[in-house]
Amino acid sequence: MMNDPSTKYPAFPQVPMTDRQWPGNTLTKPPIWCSVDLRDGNQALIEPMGSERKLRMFDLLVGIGFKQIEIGFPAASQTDFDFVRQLIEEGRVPEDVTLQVLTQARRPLIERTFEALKGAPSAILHLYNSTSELQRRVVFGLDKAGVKQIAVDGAEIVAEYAAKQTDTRWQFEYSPESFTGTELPYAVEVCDAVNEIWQPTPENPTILNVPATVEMSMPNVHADQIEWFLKNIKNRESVCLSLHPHNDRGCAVAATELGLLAGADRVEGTLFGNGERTGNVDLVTLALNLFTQGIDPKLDFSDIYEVMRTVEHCNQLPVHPRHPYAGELVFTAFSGSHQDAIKKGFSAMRKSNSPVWEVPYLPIDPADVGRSYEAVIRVNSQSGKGGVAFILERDHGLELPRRMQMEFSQVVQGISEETGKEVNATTIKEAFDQTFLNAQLPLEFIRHTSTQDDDDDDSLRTLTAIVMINGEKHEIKGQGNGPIDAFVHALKSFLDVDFRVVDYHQHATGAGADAQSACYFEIQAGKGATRYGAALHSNIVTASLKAVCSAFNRGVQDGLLEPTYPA
Ligand SMILES: CC(=O)SCCNC(=O)CCNC(=O)[C@H](O)C(C)(C)COP(=O)(O)OP(=O)(O)OC[C@H]1O[C@@H](n2cnc3c(N)ncnc32)[C@H](O)[C@@H]1OP(=O)(O)O
Ligand SMILES: CC(C)C(=O)C(=O)O
Ligand SMILES: [Mg+2]
Repeated sequence: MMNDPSTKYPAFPQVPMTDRQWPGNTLTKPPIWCSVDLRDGNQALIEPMGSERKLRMFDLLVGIGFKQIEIGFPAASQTDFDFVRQLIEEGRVPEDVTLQVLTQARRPLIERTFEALKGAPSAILHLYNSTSELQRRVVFGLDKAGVKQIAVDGAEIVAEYAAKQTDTRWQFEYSPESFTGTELPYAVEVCDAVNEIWQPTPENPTILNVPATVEMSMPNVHADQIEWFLKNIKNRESVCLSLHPHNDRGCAVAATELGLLAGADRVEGTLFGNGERTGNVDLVTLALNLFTQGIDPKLDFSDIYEVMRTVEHCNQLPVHPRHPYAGELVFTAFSGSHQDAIKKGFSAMRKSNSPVWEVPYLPIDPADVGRSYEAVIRVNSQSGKGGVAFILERDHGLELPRRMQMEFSQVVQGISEETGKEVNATTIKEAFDQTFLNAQLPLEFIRHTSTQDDDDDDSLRTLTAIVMINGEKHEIKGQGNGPIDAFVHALKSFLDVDFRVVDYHQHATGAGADAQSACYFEIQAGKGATRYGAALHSNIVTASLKAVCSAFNRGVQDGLLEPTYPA
């Protein structure tokens, strides 16, 4: 039994607003993206990245299309410092990409940070200090004025060093760290004070980054905080409002989306949400959420596996198999009704001319993220006819009639229950062959020797066929209104057994010299149960007669038909 939380965890207060606009807004364009994988993500790793992994991550981020990349905290360690130098000195930063670095608001650290950036054509200098009531009290032991002074001093030092390093195009960023625990009027006051020093312009705005250093409330409250902040900050037109959500409550993506509705311009986050504790907001999910709402996110995740593999290598952390859009299992349906619906969805998409993606249970076309359809349907004991039929059709071009799908799915279900495992495509085809194509006892079709119009009746034909019955060759003869009907009559009279054909389907498989006819017959024993049979052959009549034999044998094997064999 858990303790009563009501005293220990007071509810987060609402933002006093009555005229909030964000609920009525819509997202129409992507934000400015900034990856902080190499800083916030890196500082949270069990084993932070060395130079090789940092370079791989950097190249990946550039390849995806990030134009702003926070590459480290150069004053914190020689590794971080050297990495900044390496990128600059080796000319590894594309012209349209801006490096961003983080520093505390302390002179020696700021000085070292500027030193690291020497020679960079452009850079974002990111200054932070914590402003929340808790951190003021517990960490800094300072009042509001004291903490604001840290920010102001830091901003002045930054401006001072930037003025000396004029060959770099600077943009400044300030974060009131722990913004979500900061009184909103005070957060605005500190940010205004920083901007008093930096004097931003609409052409070169200050990035005000308001982090959910710890996610403390529901996403709607976060959105209120953003809207309130933007309504009250001075010179809004000279501010680029940036979000930096963490995921402590598991709502970082939602908080970011609502924050964007509330007017934010920019988002800092990481690939797959690596970062302190439960991570930073996941930029992959955010970008692909936009994509699936028809908005080009301007980030390229068309090869999501490659992105995932590289990130797993760099972070030495796995991406969860159910991670949105990317995980190993997200384009896989195990359960029967899902498989059935997906199969029907694909089929409807093929027939339709509409470009609109409409496949049940698949919010994105796997191909858009470089995933194939292969993993879409997998079959286990929870699967139904849809999944089995999908695999037979996709991999072998076999379009089973609906009732036959039901019949055969029982066979596959049996295999799955017996083995307790997933049944793969090869096993499904083997089971199909075993059940239908190889069902050759007691009756095996060899060939039909002749069909001829009956002289007495225009509509009747006579067919002679050679069959093996329990391993012995026999010639049988029958009459009917076509070769199949004649063959059925021949069997019925030769083996003294009662059955009739109740369903018949045929289609072509393969093309050219490999083309075959696939035939499916359902026969009914007397007035009783039915069984399907199937056969493949280059000749459509042969395929049909073999399929009749297949259904007949299954009826005999299951005790539905009791033939009288020739002595
Ligand atoms: C939410 C975030 O992700 S913030 C970024 C966090 N990232 C990191 O910390 C990784 C890199 N940092 C480091 O390696 C170290 O903190 C260093 C090298 C930068 C500095 O190390 P230290 O000098 O030992 O300082 P440390 O970070 O422990 O803080 C010491 C002092 O700085 C103060 N301080 C902390 N943050 C800031 C800040 N942003 N601005 C100004 N002062 C600060 C603290 O209050 C403390 O003051 P005190 O000594 O008077 O009590
Ligand atoms: C340094 C700041 C932006 C940060 O990482 C945070 O508050 O989470
Ligand atoms: Mg952070």
